[in-house]
This record gives sequence, C-alpha cells and structure tokens, in this order.
Amino acid sequence: MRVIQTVAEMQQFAREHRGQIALVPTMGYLHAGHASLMIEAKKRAPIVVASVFVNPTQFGVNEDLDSYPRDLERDKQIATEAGVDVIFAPTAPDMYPKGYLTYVNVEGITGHLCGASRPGHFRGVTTVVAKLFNIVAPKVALFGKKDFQQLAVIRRMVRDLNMDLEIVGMPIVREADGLAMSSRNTKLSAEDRRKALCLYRSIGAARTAFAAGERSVAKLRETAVSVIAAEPAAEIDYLEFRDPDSLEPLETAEARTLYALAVRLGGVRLIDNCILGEE
Ligand SMILES: Nc1ncnc2c1ncn2[C@@H]1O[C@H](COP(=O)(O)OP(=O)(O)OP(=O)(O)O)[C@@H](O)[C@H]1O
Ligand SMILES: CC(C)(CO)[C@@H](O)C(=O)[O-]
Ligand code: BAL
Repeated sequence: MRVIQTVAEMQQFAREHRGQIALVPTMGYLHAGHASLMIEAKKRAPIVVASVFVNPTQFGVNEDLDSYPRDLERDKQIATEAGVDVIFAPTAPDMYPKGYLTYVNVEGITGHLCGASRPGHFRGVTTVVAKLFNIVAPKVALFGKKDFQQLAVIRRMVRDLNMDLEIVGMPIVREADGLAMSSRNTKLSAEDRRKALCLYRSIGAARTAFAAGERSVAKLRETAVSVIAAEPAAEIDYLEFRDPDSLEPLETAEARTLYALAVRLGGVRLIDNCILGEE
C-alpha cells in the first residue's frame, strides 16, 4: 500500500488512474466501520483510495480538533488489511494554504440536527469533501449511514453541483453490544462506555414501539427520551424523528422514519440513528 502525503502527488496519481478509483474519506483512527466501507469500495473499483485527514474547517472553536485521536501507523495496518491501495494523508496547510478563501455550502438540510448543534460543521465537511473529489477524481465514494445527515448533505451537493460520481451509503457497523463504532468511542471512560449503550437501547425502544403500531412522534419521542433519561450522566444534544429524505420534522411516523440522536457523555459527543420500519 502506498501513502501519498501531498495534494500534487495525489492529483498526479488520479490523472494516471482516472475512472478506476473508489474513495473512502475518513478522519482516521480507523475501525471496522471504516473497513466495511473500504471492503465494499474494492468491489466497486480496481483502486481504493482512503483519505485520512482531520479536517480543521468542520470543527467549531470549542470542539475536539486538538484531542481528536490520530495514529497513522495503526491506520496503515487496518487499511492494508481492508485492501486499500493508497492512503491519502495530506497536511492542513497543503489543503488550506495561507489566504484560502473558497467554501462549499449546502443550505436548508444543514440547518438542523448536527448542523444546529455544530454551526459551520457541514460547510467544512462539504468544502473538504468537494476538494477531495477534485483531488482524487473518484468514480465512486462511500460514506457511512452512522453520519446520516452528512450522507444526505453530500448527496445533495453532488446532485446540485453536477459532480460526476456515484455516492454509496453503507450500513452502521456496531460493537457486539450494539454501540455504533466511532473513533470517539476511544475517548470514553470505562464507565461512560457502559453508559453509552443507552443510545442503542433508545433505538431499540423506539423500534419496539413503532413495531407495536405507535405512530405518534410525541409518544415515540417520550419512549426514546425515557431510556436516555434513565442514564443521568447522559445529556441529550438532540433526539428527533424526521423524514429520511428531507430531514424535516414529522408529527406522525411514516413507513420509513429517521430516528436520529446525539448524546454527550463525559464531554464526548456520540451520534446514532435508525430508520424505523427497516431492519
Ligand atoms: N460505525 C460505522 N459504521 C459505518 N460507517 C461508519 C461508522 N463509523 C464511521 N463511519 C463512516 O466512516 C466515514 C469516516 O468517518 P469518521 O472518520 O468521522 O469516523 P467516525 O468513527 O465516525 O469518527 P467520529 O468519532 O468523528 O464520529 C464516514 O463516512 C462515517 O460515516
Ligand atoms: C467525510 C469526512 C471525512 C470529511 O472530513 C468526515 O466528516 C467524516 O469522517 O465523516
Ligand atoms: N464523522 C463526522 C466527523 C465529525 O464528527 O466531525
């Protein structure tokens, strides 16, 4: 596996392999969730490029940019095992040189859920993802449904800006006990790791109520909130039932309804979601 650390070298590689590349954008500290995207990428293109870049423009001033876990040696090992051909790990000054001025912003659907609690976050995500698409020129790019809103925003950017590539959304990979895999899980204390299961339990409770015929979003919300409230250390950032396409609020749950939540535990912000009515 090759590691490319400059934008210029990545662009040269992309020119030589146009039409053959699948891209998996990540912020590194890889886990089995990332590996699932890489393994699927290999089925969709002869060359898999995984980017590892902790993108400063998507972090707010008081967020965890500095403490975000990083370990390129470990990432190389996991990426190699998952069949990645190239890791693209640029530096921040190479991606955003002094005097950088250009940003990509998707409106509307970025205003709620994670966009409401992290102002400017999606502007940073769409900017870096647009740059990665331009640098790597992939024919397909893969994203996880754990970041459900991010996937919707990227699909929208690709559609609105006529970007010529396919976007693939991949299922959430979970730990054996149900916790959604996330690089930030490593920042949880042992006690908070145990408490973090309340997110998955809340999803289970919402699913059970929906399967039993409950369609009132107020009632579903009450059920979902009560599971998180049973864990006093857990602080709800948002907990919403939405249309999975527009991400607009619903009063009555439909055949497919997005249940998405963000919860803070000991300073670590975790997200999870499910589509009620789907496995
Ligand atoms: N558990 C998972 N299952 C499937 N895809 C995942 C999972 N976790 C992350 N991904 C996907 O991997 C890609 C890179 O995500 P990222 O590097 O931010 O990892 P992360 O573990 O989500 O980190 P964070 O702690 O920032 O949430 C994104 O498309 C994300 O949706
Ligand atoms: C898509 C992404 C790599 C952009 O920095 C990031 O938001 C992530 O890891 O989900
Ligand atoms: N997986 C989303 C990246 C972030 O939290 O900034």
